[in-house]
Amino acid sequence: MAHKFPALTADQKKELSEIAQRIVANGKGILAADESVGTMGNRLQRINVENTEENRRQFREILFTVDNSVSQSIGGVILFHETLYQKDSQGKLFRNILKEKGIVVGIKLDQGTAPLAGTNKETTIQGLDGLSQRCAQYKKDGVDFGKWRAVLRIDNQCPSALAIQENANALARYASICQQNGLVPIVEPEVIPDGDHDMEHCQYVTEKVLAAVYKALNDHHVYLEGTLLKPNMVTAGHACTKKYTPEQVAMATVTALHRTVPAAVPGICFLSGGMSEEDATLNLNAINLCPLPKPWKLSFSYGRALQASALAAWGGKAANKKATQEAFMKRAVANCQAAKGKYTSMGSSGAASTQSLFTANYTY
Ligand SMILES: O=P(O)(O)OC[C@@]1(O)O[C@H](CO)[C@@H](O)[C@@H]1O
Repeated sequence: MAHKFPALTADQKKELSEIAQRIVANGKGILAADESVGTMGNRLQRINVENTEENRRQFREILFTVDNSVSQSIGGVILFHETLYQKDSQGKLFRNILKEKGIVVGIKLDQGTAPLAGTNKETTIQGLDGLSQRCAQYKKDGVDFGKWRAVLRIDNQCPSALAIQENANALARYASICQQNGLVPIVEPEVIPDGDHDMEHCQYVTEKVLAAVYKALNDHHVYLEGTLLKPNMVTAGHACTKKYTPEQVAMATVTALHRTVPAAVPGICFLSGGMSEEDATLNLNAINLCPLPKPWKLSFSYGRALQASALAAWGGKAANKKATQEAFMKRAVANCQAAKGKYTSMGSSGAASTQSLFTANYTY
């Protein structure tokens, strides 16, 4: 069939693929600092800090004003709407601080889950209405990529065919709208780790979900070279009694990706999904060492696994700025090494880094 109605011009495609490649160049990954107000509240509660706009701003100021060398490890930062318009204590917009470091600014675009009636507590994601206008405004405000997280659960009759189709279609529609507005879409279909299923079952489900997502992206004429994928790693459910090594996780993960994700996709940036900081780094390292074909950059887009030690070091006190920045930088550098398959565990890297960050039945 002739390609009569191209979705994007050659210039638009060039811009999108350049943005995507910049984010994942040379082992770089993404800091997911896009926690909504509620999710940030959960993070702050763990360190007994009140969830106020000023406390959220202060923590993020500490992260974003870290030494410029962070840009060797972090290619992009995802912000929440509130943070995009916040400033540091000298009155400088966070987004300008990031851009001056050469970091690409992104924004969370989904607006949370809504129930799919008649299913076993499954959900779809809201935020498509008015999305094009929001994207256009964000582009004017210096944003170059977006993020949309869909949630799939493994349980009795889950994920259902309906949940897989509906979320794949919403992700594809979002991706198309982003690209029309010059934003690289990060496509995030997260199979969450709640449950006692084994790793093999997670692999089966992850393959089904990713296959549906790439079919939908193709149906919606999404330009894959101008996208990034943010998937879960293939792991056992959190309550599974069987334990797997990073090499086993890596083999299952790369096998699932190899079967479902086209080579045209420039980068796959994993979410950390409640793994400890150290596990997230060790698994990413093993993934990059996995002896299977890997046509994409395999990197990170971690929220909890980049910020847990930093949050613990901060504890809500400005005086802890240096320790907070050191903790953050340590994880950023470790994950950059892992994205090149060159990480060697630092052993005693602090209690916070080996602590599980999983919360059961967590609503984001
Ligand atoms: O799983 P992680 O690495 O902590 O976070 C992954 C993530 O997609 O989920 C969070 C909740 O939506 C977001 O803040 C973040 O971008």
